[in-house]
Amino acid sequence: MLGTMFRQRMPSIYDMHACDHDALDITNAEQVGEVVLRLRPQVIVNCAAFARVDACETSRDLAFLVNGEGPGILARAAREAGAVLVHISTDYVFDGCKKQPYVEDDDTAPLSVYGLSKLRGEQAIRESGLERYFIVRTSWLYGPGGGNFVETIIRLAQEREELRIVADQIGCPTYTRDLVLAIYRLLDAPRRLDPVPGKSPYGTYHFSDDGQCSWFEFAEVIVALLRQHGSEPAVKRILPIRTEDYPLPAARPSWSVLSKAKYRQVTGARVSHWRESLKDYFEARFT
Ligand SMILES: NC(=O)C1=CN([C@@H]2O[C@H](COP(=O)(O)OP(=O)(O)OC[C@H]3O[C@@H](n4cnc5c(N)ncnc54)[C@H](OP(=O)(O)O)[C@@H]3O)[C@@H](O)[C@H]2O)C=CC1
Ligand SMILES: Cc1cn([C@H]2C[C@H](O)[C@@H](COP(=O)(O)OP(=O)(O)O[C@H]3O[C@@H](C)C(=O)[C@@H](O)[C@H]3O)O2)c(=O)[nH]c1=O
Repeated sequence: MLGTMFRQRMPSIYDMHACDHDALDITNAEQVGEVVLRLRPQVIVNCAAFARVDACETSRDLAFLVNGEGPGILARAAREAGAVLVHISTDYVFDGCKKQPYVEDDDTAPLSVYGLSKLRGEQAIRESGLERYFIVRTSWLYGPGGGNFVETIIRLAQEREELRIVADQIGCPTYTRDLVLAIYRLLDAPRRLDPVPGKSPYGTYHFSDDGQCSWFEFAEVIVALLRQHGSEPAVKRILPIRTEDYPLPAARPSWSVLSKAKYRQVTGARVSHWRESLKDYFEARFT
């Protein structure tokens, strides 16, 4: 999903080479070395992951290989090539107990194999000896080109009269368009900040859209927008439920809003509210 948006939105000042899974397996060090040698990139953006949260519980080894080891392989290749690495991580590295926006230095405590494997990936990058990296933790992504909660709700609203959605998990949705733009702004930051002693812009950042909501509120707004765009979905009721009433293999944090203070400070950029961005997504999707 995120890779699709990079193809669509990365500014044309970048001469971009997109590699899909067939062209580049991030767990294959030899292949990664060959591709990096051939393309000689200045920046490597890793959108690859095993991101099916529940499937990670049963395919643990694959999760740790792709999400845990792959980023380390890319980081070592980036170090050898003198490239910057951008890596995407997740709010699911937190346990959700804080109930205040999480900052980059907060203690991590993943509740799921997915969250733990993504944390291992972050650690592999930090331990690789690569200095110029951005690890960008984000949350609740949606956009074109892949499965996500917005598309699931659009489908279910057309199939069912009643939706039951958890109302006790709070986070923040993020349109992939906004994340791509945020990454572009972070990549631009070194040009402005590098000469300031002791102010390296590289490191870990949090980025999501602004505001917060539960999955239930998110679903309500999705269905309202669906109606505004002329659809007459089958759904008549959306019921708020508790997490224990919707049992899944992987535990999710009950609170995972990310603080954007560091991102705002370094880039000076405004962050769109999730409601605004969701409207933009519907405009783009239905027109
Ligand atoms: N989706 C979300 O809500 C969130 C996602 N993230 C992170 O954002 C990033 C992008 O997520 P998203 O776009 O949703 O993920 P998707 O699942 O949509 O895409 C992941 C891509 O990675 C590919 N892939 C899997 N294994 C490998 C491998 N070994 N080598 C190369 N490619 C591989 C997949 O290919 P194939 O299908 O062929 O296996 C797929 O194309 C991930 O790092 C994810 O952890 C963070 C927060 C929220
Ligand atoms: C479809 C559906 C989901 N839910 C709940 C289940 C879950 O608690 C919550 C979210 O559902 P999903 O399983 O679609 O979302 P999930 O896969 O947990 O989404 C996560 O993906 C990974 C990749 C991330 O990194 C996270 O930031 C986050 O976006 O909504 C309902 O309550 N009712 C429903 O009908």
